[in-house]
Amino acid sequence: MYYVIVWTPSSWIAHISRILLFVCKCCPRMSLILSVNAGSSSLKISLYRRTDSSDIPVKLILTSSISNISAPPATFAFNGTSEPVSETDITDHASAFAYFLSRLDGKDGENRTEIRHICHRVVHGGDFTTRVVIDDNSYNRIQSLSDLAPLHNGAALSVIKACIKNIPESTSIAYFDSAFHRSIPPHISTYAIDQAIATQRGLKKYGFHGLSYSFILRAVSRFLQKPSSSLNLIVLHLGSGASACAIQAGKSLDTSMGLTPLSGLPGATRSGIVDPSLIFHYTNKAGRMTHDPGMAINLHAEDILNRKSGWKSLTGTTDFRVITDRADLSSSSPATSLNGKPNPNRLAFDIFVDRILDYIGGYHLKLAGQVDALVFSGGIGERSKELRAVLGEKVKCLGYVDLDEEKNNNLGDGVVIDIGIETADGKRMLVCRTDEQVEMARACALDEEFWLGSE
Ligand SMILES: Nc1ncnc2c1ncn2[C@@H]1O[C@H](COP(=O)(O)OP(=O)(O)O)[C@@H](O)[C@H]1O
Ligand SMILES: CC(=O)OP(=O)(O)O
Ligand SMILES: [Mg+2]
Repeated sequence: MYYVIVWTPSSWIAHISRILLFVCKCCPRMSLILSVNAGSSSLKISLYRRTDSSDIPVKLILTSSISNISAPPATFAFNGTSEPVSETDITDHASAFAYFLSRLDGKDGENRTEIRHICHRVVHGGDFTTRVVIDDNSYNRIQSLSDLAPLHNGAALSVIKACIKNIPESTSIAYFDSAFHRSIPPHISTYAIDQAIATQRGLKKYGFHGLSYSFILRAVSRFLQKPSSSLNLIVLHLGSGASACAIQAGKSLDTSMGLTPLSGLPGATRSGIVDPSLIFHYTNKAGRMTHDPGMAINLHAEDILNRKSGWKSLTGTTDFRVITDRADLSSSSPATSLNGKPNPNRLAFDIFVDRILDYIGGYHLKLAGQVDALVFSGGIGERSKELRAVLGEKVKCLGYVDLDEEKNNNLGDGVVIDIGIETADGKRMLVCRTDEQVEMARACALDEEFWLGSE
């Protein structure tokens, strides 16, 4: 019996490229790390080269961000320069990533085959307490958590899928937002419900934005020259999704998001915390599931509170800068009017202030007043001098320093910026330009397991 091996040009090419990829994997030159951050309305991507320094383990090569994915048209930026995109080019996170890849290939010298590891921000990790390499098992576990992070996990998985298909020589690794909060003690993470059901179904507070909090903790520790293990902070991550975190001795003590990223503060399209009974009064079809495309998707409770609420429902825009510009903050009356009608932008702004104060006040007590700094971060926290000014005034009664108007208005460069007027004993007010991508890349670069054989 004879076997005839036919070397068609395409199988030959495939074979050679497989050998090349193997050589690449063992090659020290293949040291690029791609970090992908699938937020609810954005996709932020950064490319790094691993360095030999444990202090600065990665060097940024390029960065890209796609915003307004959930409120088209999206905006695409590559290395800080915005480029117009048509509404049909980017419709979701997968098409946003495809758009990025097409631009990456056009860039001189950097080729996707040099990417060794791809770090993916996955918001809900359930019981995962540390990063995990993507394989069938971990992919399925992340997928099974998608209902608990409806704006996030599915989007992240669509990008993971695209990476496996389009950058097959690299390893995809999931880094979880929820992992930072594993230190939250049971009396804070437990809901007062039947514990048999809670345990069986994993119904507890998980908390999110953990990659951001972890970055901020290290950055503030360096800035204040205090070990992170001795730092107590109240951190506000205010973006499309917004949350607060109480950090005690360098660990998450409490955070405002819960079982899902819906709880806590309102966001671009999210209601934040409401009376749990509200939904049954809002619609009598609250229990309908969305999975069947033929069903009334708009009426599903998750959909109403996650996608049809928040700033969008109150003001018609998800852009907090626009809301601030229209809020008429110079008027002292909260019920200030716009064309004779109550100003919905001012209402949205005041709601945000009110809910944030709930958490600052609560966390101040939980930390027994021992707070090193209040930290603003996220797209809104880093850019809204107006929100910082209002909050700064309100928290003065808790012993925070006065806000320095000039510093607050012009942050200048730097990762951490002190916006308070320094006093001997006042609690500090800081802004931190958070970076979830570098947080993942750094962890990946320092993880020896991922670089065996490359020294
Ligand atoms: N100057 C500004 N003032 C207030 N809000 C701003 C400003 N610039 C950007 N933002 C808001 O930041 C939010 C996006 O934050 P970001 O953290 O980047 O979002 P994501 O959650 O998608 O990662 C948007 O609501 C945007 O309107
Ligand atoms: C957890 C969360 O809400 O993330 P984002 O703000 O990126 O949507
Ligand atoms: Mg974000």
